[in-house]
Amino acid sequence: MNLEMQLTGLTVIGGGQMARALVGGMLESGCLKASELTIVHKTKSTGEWWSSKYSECTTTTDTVEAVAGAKVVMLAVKPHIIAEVLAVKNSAGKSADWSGKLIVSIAAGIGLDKLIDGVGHDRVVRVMPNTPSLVGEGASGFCVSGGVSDDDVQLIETMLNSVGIAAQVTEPQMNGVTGVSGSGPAYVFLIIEALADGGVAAGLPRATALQLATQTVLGAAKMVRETGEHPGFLKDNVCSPGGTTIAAMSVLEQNAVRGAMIQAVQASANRSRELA
Ligand SMILES: NC(=O)C1=CN([C@@H]2O[C@H](COP(=O)(O)OP(=O)(O)OC[C@H]3O[C@@H](n4cnc5c(N)ncnc54)[C@H](OP(=O)(O)O)[C@@H]3O)[C@@H](O)[C@H]2O)C=CC1
Ligand SMILES: O=C(O)[C@@H]1CCC=N1
Repeated sequence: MNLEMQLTGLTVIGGGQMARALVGGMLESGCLKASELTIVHKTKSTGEWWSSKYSECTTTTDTVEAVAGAKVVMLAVKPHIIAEVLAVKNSAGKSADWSGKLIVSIAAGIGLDKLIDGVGHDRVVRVMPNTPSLVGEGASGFCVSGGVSDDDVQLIETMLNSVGIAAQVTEPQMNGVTGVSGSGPAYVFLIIEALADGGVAAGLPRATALQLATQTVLGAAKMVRETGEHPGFLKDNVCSPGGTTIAAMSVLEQNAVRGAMIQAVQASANRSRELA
């Protein structure tokens, strides 16, 4: 990692699951040093989790001060908390000063317009990351508002590429990104769990079934990525005439697994629209 591309002065508001995956992955990749990171938490145990895992990071409950010291502020709270965070005041009644900061929100469904209203400027980016960022295999989409410079876009791409891949999209397309890759890891975890259950039903020990199921999903994904072949073509290669796989495919089609997946992506994208 080129140290010139290192991120300095990052404040993350919200230290939950997604922050742990995304920021944890950035720290692992070397894109961010823990000494450059401030985590704003609400609950004591969350602050303790960060300081015990990354001893050089700063943890605080003072959002106003943490924003003041930042170059980049990431909003990593639940969507319904965003308005409260943007309007935060400290005990002396002072509001957070968001001016001059690059604002990066990972909250599902919260539009650029709401973020711009809240921070009072348009140097604002929306990112939809996913939890495999923690292991360097994230897939993120992002969109930007008018005040975001080319350098800012480069910084965002450096951050996101350090934990996987990133695609710049239009704001309406963020709902589709949420449906496919933001929520997607949950669908795949469900498939791995179900594959393993099937293995147990067929008499395999649980640990063996889970190991085989996990490696099968990983291997199949890698084949699609590395061969560049259409997944339908790769599927056909597994299906021997009159064989075992085509018997299984018939059951999947009878149970409308393909349609269920399409509808699941649409449901997530629709929910993302609703959250706005
Ligand atoms: N989980 C996922 O796979 C993905 C999530 N997202 C988005 O990421 C965001 C966070 O989701 P996720 O990490 O799953 O949720 P979590 O509930 O795990 O984390 C949210 C965190 O927000 C913190 N928080 C709440 N209020 C405040 C406050 N006033 N100041 C500071 N921190 C506060 C909580 O802190 P504390 O623990 O200190 O109480 C909590 O840890 C959401 O907007 C979601 O849409 C996007 C893509 C994928
Ligand atoms: O379920 C959610 O709302 C968040 C956003 C995408 C993944 N998790």
